[in-house]
Amino acid sequence: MTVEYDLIVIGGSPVGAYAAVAAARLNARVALIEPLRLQANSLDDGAIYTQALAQVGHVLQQLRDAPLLGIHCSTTDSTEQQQVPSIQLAEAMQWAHLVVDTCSQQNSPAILGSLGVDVITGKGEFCRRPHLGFVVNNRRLRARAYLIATGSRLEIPNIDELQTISYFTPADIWQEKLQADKLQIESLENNLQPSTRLLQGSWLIIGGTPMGTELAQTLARLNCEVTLITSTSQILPQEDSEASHLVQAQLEAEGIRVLTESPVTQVRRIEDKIWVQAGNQAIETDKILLAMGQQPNVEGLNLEAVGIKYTRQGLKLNEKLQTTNPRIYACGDVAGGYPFTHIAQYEASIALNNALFAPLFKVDYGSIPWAILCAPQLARVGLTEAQARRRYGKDVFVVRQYFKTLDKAQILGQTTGFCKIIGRHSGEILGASIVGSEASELIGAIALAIRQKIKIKASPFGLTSLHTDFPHISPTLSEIFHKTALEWQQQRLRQNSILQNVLEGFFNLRRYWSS
Ligand SMILES: Cc1cc2nc3c(=O)[nH]c(=O)nc-3n(C[C@H](O)[C@H](O)[C@H](O)COP(=O)(O)OP(=O)(O)OC[C@H]3O[C@@H](n4cnc5c(N)ncnc54)[C@H](O)[C@@H]3O)c2cc1C
Ligand SMILES: NC(=O)c1ccc[n+]([C@@H]2O[C@H](COP(=O)([O-])OP(=O)(O)OC[C@H]3O[C@@H](n4cnc5c(N)ncnc54)[C@H](O)[C@@H]3O)[C@@H](O)[C@H]2O)c1
Repeated sequence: MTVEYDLIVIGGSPVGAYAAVAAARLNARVALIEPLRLQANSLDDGAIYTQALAQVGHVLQQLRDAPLLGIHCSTTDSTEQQQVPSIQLAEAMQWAHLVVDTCSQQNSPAILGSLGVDVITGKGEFCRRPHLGFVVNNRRLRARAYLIATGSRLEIPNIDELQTISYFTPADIWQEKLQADKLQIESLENNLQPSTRLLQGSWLIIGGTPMGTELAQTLARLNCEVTLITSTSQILPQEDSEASHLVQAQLEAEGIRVLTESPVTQVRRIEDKIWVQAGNQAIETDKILLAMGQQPNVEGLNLEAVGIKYTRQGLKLNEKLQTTNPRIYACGDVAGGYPFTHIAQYEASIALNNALFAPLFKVDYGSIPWAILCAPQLARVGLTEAQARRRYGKDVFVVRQYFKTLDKAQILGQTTGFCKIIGRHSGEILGASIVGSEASELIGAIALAIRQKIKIKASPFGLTSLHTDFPHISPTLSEIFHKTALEWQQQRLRQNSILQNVLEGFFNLRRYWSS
């Protein structure tokens, strides 16, 4: 019996659209199902909004730092006081809208349709009888394979009286209507724009997640008073502790109060303020942003009927990204893994090839980098030092170099940070953490080295085949690799007394014969 489609993709985010287009380009027949109207300028495109507004904060910070370089804004009055850069959030939002609009054009239904994707707007569910299918808008669609890409949403934590107050989440913080509701702007006599209100008063962010950390810095740079709270002993608990402590120090240097090991157990509205019990401290705030863990969007899909198992963290998948029903695959945040767009896209590619051809391809996260896009950025690939030591014991080396040793970092005035590479004594690279300017761009080089199994290895005279004899343009930030490899070479030499003696003897001899 024939089926209409080779693949049905459920969920029309940029990742779902990416999978659908990739399938259509291979001449597969593909449908993309999304409950919301796929449109340009969707505020749901949280990632681009958040980064666009982070860029506004970044430029504002550069303006504040400009006098260090001898750049001063001209003053308009005779008092010659230094002008403080200000922010018009409504205008900044307009600019962010424009960015999102342009970025999301490529996923418009018209473009997807022209590429051969059947875009279906509606919310549907799986059916088992008489055959496996997906019912949407009273139509029963059938495909050889299905890809679930329905994403995740914030898991509302169990905090006493949380439901009695209004709070923000990373996905809705910039939505103006919601802001107006949440800030209780009900009277017309209140002539402040919601956007302006958003930047007034204090913010308390619960959750040291990548999103919580990035938004803490953006809000602080947009002149808000910010407290970031986490129940763990460090923010970004999955990251190398040295790296996340450096990020924390930077946030604190910018005026953000960071409270670790302070689980929030209770919130309460008292008059126009919110009181929060965090650990043994009571804190007063105007607004709360919840930035904790996510839960998968699985409701209403009738997954149980088609044998798909899931937990509160996500769908149960094998390495080929098959759910417990082998014809149904999944990718992205619904799987509960690392919540990043490029990882979702990587998973979409693997799932797609398995679904369209044969289930042969497996995911390998060992060489996939990711980054927390605060300033300085924190980027990682592979294992942290702690993970490597747990797995390989003493067969682990660690080398690091600091951004302050780079001419380029000095020129940019961005000297905070380091590059830390973790490997085995055989020279195999296990992972790296980079904190610093453009870390998200730099990490790609190490990810490629891990993917291509390129080792940091030494010749008998201590010359590393990777990086020390591979010149980088100067001055650039990528010189950090050259310097880290030199550090590794030095470390090896210091540990090898035989080689040190041989070298000393060699040079003694050469000096003797030269005289
Ligand atoms: C505010 C914010 C900022 C972020 N910033 C970054 C960043 O800078 N870099 C980065 O890499 N990642 C970032 N992320 C994470 C990134 O957005 C996600 O990892 C990525 O979007 C995952 O894609 P997805 O398709 O799995 O899920 P989503 O993007 O959540 O998309 C799921 C889609 O499925 C649809 N859907 C839901 N239920 C159903 C259903 N029953 N049937 C059909 N369709 C359904 C939804 O409408 C949506 O279109 C950010 C996330 C947020 C919220
Ligand atoms: N760098 C990262 O954080 C990172 C990187 C890659 C993947 N992930 C993935 O992201 C997902 C989410 O993981 P997570 O650890 O960020 O989510 P989580 O819910 O476990 O924790 C989120 C943060 O919120 C804090 N928190 C939770 N409840 C709190 C409370 N009541 N009071 C104060 N703080 C509270 C935690 O201490 C933590 O800092 C996981 O699947 C994880 O594998 C995270």
